[in-house]
Amino acid sequence: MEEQTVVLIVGAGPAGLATAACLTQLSIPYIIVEREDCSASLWRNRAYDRLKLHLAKEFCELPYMSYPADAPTYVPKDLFVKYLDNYIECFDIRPKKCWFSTARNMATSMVVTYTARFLVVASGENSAENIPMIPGLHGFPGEIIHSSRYKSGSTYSGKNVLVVGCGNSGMEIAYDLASHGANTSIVIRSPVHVMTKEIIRLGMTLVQHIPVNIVDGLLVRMSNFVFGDLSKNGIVRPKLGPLLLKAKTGRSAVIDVGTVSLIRNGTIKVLGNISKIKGNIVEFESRNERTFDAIVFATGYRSTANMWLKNGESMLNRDGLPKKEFPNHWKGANGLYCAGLAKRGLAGLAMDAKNIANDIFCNYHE
Ligand SMILES: Cc1cc2nc3c(=O)[nH]c(=O)nc-3n(C[C@H](O)[C@H](O)[C@H](O)COP(=O)(O)OP(=O)(O)OC[C@H]3O[C@@H](n4cnc5c(N)ncnc54)[C@H](O)[C@@H]3O)c2cc1C
Ligand SMILES: NC(=O)C1=CN([C@@H]2O[C@H](COP(=O)(O)OP(=O)(O)OC[C@H]3O[C@@H](n4cnc5c(N)ncnc54)[C@H](OP(=O)(O)O)[C@@H]3O)[C@@H](O)[C@H]2O)C=CC1
Ligand SMILES: O=C(O)C(=O)Cc1c[nH]c2ccccc12
Repeated sequence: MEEQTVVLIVGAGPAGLATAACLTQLSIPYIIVEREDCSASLWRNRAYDRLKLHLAKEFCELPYMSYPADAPTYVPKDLFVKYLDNYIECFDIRPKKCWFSTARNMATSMVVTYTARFLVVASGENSAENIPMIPGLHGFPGEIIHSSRYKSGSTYSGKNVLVVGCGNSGMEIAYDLASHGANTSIVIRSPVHVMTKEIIRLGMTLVQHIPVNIVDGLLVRMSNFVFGDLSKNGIVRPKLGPLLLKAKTGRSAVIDVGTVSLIRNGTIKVLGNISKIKGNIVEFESRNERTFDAIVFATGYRSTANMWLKNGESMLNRDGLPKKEFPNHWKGANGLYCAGLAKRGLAGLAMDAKNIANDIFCNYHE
C-alpha cells in the first residue's frame, strides 16, 4: 500500500509532536508514525515512578502551549504526560502505529510505503538501551536491567544491588534503591558535575544575559559551597563547567535528589570501573570484589536513526546523531530534517521543531 503526504514525521515523542503542532500552525499536511502503541513512549513506558523534570517548567515547554499557572515548578512525570495528552488533543495529532523502515502497520500487518517530500527524523536520542560489554556479564545469575525498565526500589529491599553509571538516571535510581532498603553501590568511573535544580535554573536564566564561562564559574562555586569537596567520595568535577560541558558534549550535570548525602554517610557505596564478572561476583579495576543480586545499567542510550535511514549521510553520523554542530544540526539535504537529536532537551527540540516547520513552509511554497 502506498500513502502520499507532504511531510512524514518518524516518532511521536515530544520532538515529533512539537513538529506536528508547528506544521499545523502553518497549514502544512503531515503524517506521523510511531513504533509503539502510544505517543511519548519514553515518558509513559520507559521512565521510573519518582521521575520529575529536572529543569524548571519554563525550560520544558513545547511550542504554542504553556503549563497551567498552578503547575509545580518541577513537573512530575504524570503531569508531563497529561500536558502531552493535552497538546495532542489541542493540535489534533493522530500518530499511526508503524515502525518506520518501510513502515509496517502493526494493526493490519500491511507494509505501507510513504511517499513524502520532506522527512523529519524524530525517533529520539534515547531510542535504544546502551548496555556495555563486560567480560562475564552473560553468566551473571541475578537480575540485569537497564534504567529504562526500572520502576521503583520496592522489590529490591534487602538485596545487594549495583547501579552502573552516574548520569541523572543512575544517581536517582541509586537513591531510590537505598531509600527502599536495598544495599546499594554505584559505579562512578568519570568526572561528573553534581548540582541542585535551583542552581541549574539560576544558571540557565543567567546565561541568557551573561557569558557562559562566567555563569559556569558561579555555578561551580555555588555547588562546591552546597556539597563541599566530594573527591574523597569518588566524585570529581570535569574541567569544563556544567553549561559549557552540556553545550559541547551533550553531557548533563547531575541534579542531586538526595544521593550525595547517602553517599557521604556510607549508605550508598561508590565503586570504580568494573573489570569483569564471575558468577554473581563483580570484580573492579581496584581489584576489589563484591557479590550482587542485581545490576541496574544506567549507562545511557543510543539513537537508532542510522539503522533505518538510508542515504541520510548528509545529516547523521554512524551513531545516528547530527553531523553538523548546533545551531545548524537540524537540516540535511533534499528535504531531510531531524528534531530532538542535538542533546539539548525539551527546549532544544522545541527550537528544532519551529526551525524545521518554517524551513518546510518556505520550500513548500516555492
Ligand atoms: C529519564 C529521562 C528524563 C529526562 N528529563 C528531561 C527534562 O527534565 N528536561 C528536558 O528538557 N529533557 C529531559 N530529557 C531528555 C529527553 O530526551 C527529552 O525530554 C524527550 O523525551 C526527547 O523527545 P524526543 O521526541 O526527541 O524522543 P523520545 O521521547 O525518545 O521519542 C521518540 C519516539 O520515537 C519512537 N520511535 C523510535 N524509533 C522509531 C521508528 N523507527 N519508527 C517509529 N517510531 C519510532 C519512539 O518509540 C518514541 O516514542 C529526559 C530524558 C530521559 C531519558
Ligand atoms: N529528571 C530528569 O530530568 C532526568 C533526566 N535525564 C536525562 O536523560 C538523559 C540520559 O540520562 P542517563 O540515562 O543518566 O544516561 P547518561 O548517558 O547521561 O549517563 C550514562 C552514565 O553511564 C556511564 N557509563 C556508560 N558506560 C559505562 C560503563 N561501561 N561503565 C561504567 N559507567 C558507564 C557514563 O559514564 P562515562 O561518562 O564514564 O561513560 C554516564 O555516567 C540525560 O540527558 C539526562 O540528563 C535522566 C534521568 C532523569
Ligand atoms: O536531560 C537533558 O538532556 C536535558 O537537556 C535536560 C537536563 C536534565 N538535567 C539537566 C542538568 C543540566 C542541564 C540540562 C539538564
